[in-house]
Amino acid sequence: MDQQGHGGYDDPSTAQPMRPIRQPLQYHLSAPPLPHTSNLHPQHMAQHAYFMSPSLREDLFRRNEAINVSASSVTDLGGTQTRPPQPEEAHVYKDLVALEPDSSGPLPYGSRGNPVTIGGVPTQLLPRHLLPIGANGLISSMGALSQLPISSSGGPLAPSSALGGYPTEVHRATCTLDGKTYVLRRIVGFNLGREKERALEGVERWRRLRCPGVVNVREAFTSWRWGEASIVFVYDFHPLSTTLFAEHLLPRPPRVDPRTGRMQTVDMHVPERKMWSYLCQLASALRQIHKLGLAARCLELGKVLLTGKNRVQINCCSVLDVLTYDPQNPPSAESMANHQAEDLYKLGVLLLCLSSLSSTAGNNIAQSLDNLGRHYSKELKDVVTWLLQSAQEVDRDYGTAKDADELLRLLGPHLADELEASENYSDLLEDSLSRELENARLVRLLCKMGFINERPEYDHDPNWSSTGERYLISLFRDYLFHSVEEGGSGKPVLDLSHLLSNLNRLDAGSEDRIMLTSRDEQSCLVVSYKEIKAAIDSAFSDLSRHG
Ligand SMILES: Nc1ncnc2c1ncn2[C@@H]1O[C@H](COP(=O)(O)OP(=O)(O)OP(=O)(O)O)[C@@H](O)[C@H]1O
Repeated sequence: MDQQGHGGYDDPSTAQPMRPIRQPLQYHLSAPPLPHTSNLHPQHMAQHAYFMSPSLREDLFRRNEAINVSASSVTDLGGTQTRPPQPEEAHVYKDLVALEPDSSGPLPYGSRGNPVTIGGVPTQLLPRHLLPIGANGLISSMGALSQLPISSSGGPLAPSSALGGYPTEVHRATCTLDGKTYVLRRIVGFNLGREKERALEGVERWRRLRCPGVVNVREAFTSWRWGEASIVFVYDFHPLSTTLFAEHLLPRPPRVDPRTGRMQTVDMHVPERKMWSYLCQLASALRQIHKLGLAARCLELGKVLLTGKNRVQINCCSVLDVLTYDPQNPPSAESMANHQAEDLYKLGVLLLCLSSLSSTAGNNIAQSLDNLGRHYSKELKDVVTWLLQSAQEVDRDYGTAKDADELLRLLGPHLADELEASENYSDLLEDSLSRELENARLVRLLCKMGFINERPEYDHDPNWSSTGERYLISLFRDYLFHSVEEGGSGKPVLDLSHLLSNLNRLDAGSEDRIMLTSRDEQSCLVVSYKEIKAAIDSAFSDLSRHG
């Protein structure tokens, strides 16, 4: 089997060819972790300077893998296939893969496309009562699970409170028009009807919103592909994302303390810095949404996605606008203002839920605020109180309006912290990107040399004979790849930094000179990188002319 696990085998009991079993990438092989920077051997130093950090590499690999993982791999990993067949395509989308857990089989995959993990433990290894089926809470027993209606993807249909109580299904799918991966959110059994078709115009307005704090809405369409009336909303797919609910409210199994070797419960407390960061990001997103005359309407822990390191985005925008559309009473400026005020209130409740690690914290505001005051600063408590107050109370207490602009003014210094953190992170990413940029250049150079060297048609070309002008290219190739240790041991030199620094000097056409020795050690040439570069360029352009 190859490294990516694309190999397959036959089951001896049935002699039936089995589907290839997909193995996770062996990240440690593709990106060996380097020693700590301060201990780096000079040879590793060059390596370190040319490649992005192993953790970032692994993160990006995993995300790509989550995009590419196929429906068959999902069932393979779970063991028995329990999901009823999905429609193969819907509208212009194909290869549908359910992103929600299956009620009866092992819970295979989350949106991450990898086995769902809670606190790093694959959900297959956790008791079922600890598994999420929705943002509203945990279903605590198999009995409760079996009472829920079953979706076409085989999972229980938990009505989503954030989406007006309508049951929804979430699928990952590939668009046949642009080949990109999207998320299809199907509102099960919802018949929009002809008289409400204008509701879909609202989705067009969301399409125009480009905001880093909102999961992009692509389109919405009605469909009978699932054998019943449905409406499907299409969003950008964020591989490896999870919801704030899953991240902070799902209990995590105890972990082994590496120092004592004892099992320890995991501290779920959300640090204050993180609370401010979420608050700043969501407040800026609301400001953008409200500026466009829209309202998020679904701001709950289960509908805020954590899409990257500390990066939050509001999910499921536009759904409620369509589902609650009333042709007799179309949305007005007044109804929108109410929804916008509600967004701010819901943001306050969301913070209360995070602070008390309970999805029902909004049921007893006074007690939850009290609790928040005990664990967080007065400043944070004041902002949350502001969010939970009515517009009249804010006017009375602060003499200001209660809207998203005013909220951003309140957040002032914390927005600056957020900006700083985001700039630091973007510097870090840019640095990693520039390292890999160098590598692309070196790969091109290696490809060029690969095209030139050892071509059979050059076998009798006098230019490549030991007296010819291109002979130095093959000597240089030997110098790069086939050097052996001095002293007659014959041990091959596998020094990546030797290769990288020589290729760089070659690419730059440096005047530095090196000595190239023939394999029989009977002749040697002292040449500059500039001369070798010129020889390679000329050989390559000769080759291109004949190509
Ligand atoms: N745009 C997206 N990109 C990637 N994953 C997504 C996206 N939208 C949803 N998901 C994932 O799909 C899964 C189900 O999403 P959903 O919004 O239904 O959450 P939920 O926890 O089931 O909430 P609820 O009970 O309110 O329906 C979650 O794991 C979520 O991370």
